[in-house]
Amino acid sequence: MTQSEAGAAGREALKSRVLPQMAFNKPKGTPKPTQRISNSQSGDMAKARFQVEGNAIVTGGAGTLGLAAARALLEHGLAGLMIFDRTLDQAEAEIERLRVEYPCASILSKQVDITDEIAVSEAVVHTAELLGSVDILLCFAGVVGCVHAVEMTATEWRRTLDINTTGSFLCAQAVAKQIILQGTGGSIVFIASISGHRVNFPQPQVAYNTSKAAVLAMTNSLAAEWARYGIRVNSISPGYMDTILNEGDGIADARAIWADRNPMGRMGEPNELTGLVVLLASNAGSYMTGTDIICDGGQVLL
Ligand SMILES: NC(=O)c1ccc[n+]([C@@H]2O[C@H](COP(=O)([O-])OP(=O)(O)OC[C@H]3O[C@@H](n4cnc5c(N)ncnc54)[C@H](O)[C@@H]3O)[C@@H](O)[C@H]2O)c1
Ligand SMILES: OC[C@@H](O)C(O)[C@H](O)CO
Repeated sequence: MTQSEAGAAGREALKSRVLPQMAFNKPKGTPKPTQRISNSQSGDMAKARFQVEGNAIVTGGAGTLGLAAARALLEHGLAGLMIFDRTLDQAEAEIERLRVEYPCASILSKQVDITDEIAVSEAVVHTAELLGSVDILLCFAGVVGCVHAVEMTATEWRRTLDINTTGSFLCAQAVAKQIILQGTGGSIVFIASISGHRVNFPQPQVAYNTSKAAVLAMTNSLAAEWARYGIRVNSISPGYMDTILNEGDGIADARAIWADRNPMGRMGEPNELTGLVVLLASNAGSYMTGTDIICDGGQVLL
């Protein structure tokens, strides 16, 4: 079969995946979590609340924050992991290390550009076939660019919104379709930013800030639309984290300014987001949807 025939066959298969009738009346109520915890019960029950069940897709999983989050899900019991990233090369060694550390989990990776609607759709279906289900989506894939607004080209503007906002939407849409077909419910976590809440200083990045503010609005909208399917949709807004994203041209001076304007006096470490990821992906977050959690050492305060 040629590549284009395979693509056409894939598209036909996707079309035949008929979703249940979409009804826009008020839902009757989503299922409550199966277990309740009383104070008298042991710590094991509390631990069980933070157990991560099922399989997850992590976009941008070859990047610093995505990889740290993927590892945290595995630490908390994730059965299957699929990493989507447009470039996997630099992360191959880390992904192999995860396979050694978590031999009971299925750990897969796939080169996917999240702005490609068909590729995303097919990759999600393929992941469900390989792992048995898709239950969790973490949308870490993203880009940042520091460009003065008056110098911004339409191409640069569109690229940032295309990846950070539209790409995140396409992944969420494809995963939601899969979860609705499964009838299992699930959890979607977007990565917004403090840049979606306030203007950054000193770097000019209007496209990035706009793309992340849109992610916050998307979180609310999808949470309201998909609660009836048991799909929770939340976001995390990191402040300045010490990753390669913040090592681009002209950023060195900015890093010192960010730390100086931070009440805790420093940037965040990648692992300092992972507790939130586990909270939102596990049953511990079972009554949380449409929420954004800021994790920034108090940056937004100053
Ligand atoms: N680092 C920070 O300070 C910070 C703060 C707030 C929000 N965030 C957000 O967190 C996320 C992860 O950031 P990071 O610091 O780990 O950066 P990173 O550059 O290490 O990771 C981003 C990953 O996204 C991937 N990616 C980019 N475009 C893609 C596309 N079209 N398709 C598939 N994959 C694509 C990259 O290849 C990379 O692996 C981003 O969305 C970023 O905006 C980061
Ligand atoms: O606001 C913090 C981040 O979104 C991001 O790392 C920064 O704005 C990049 O310049």
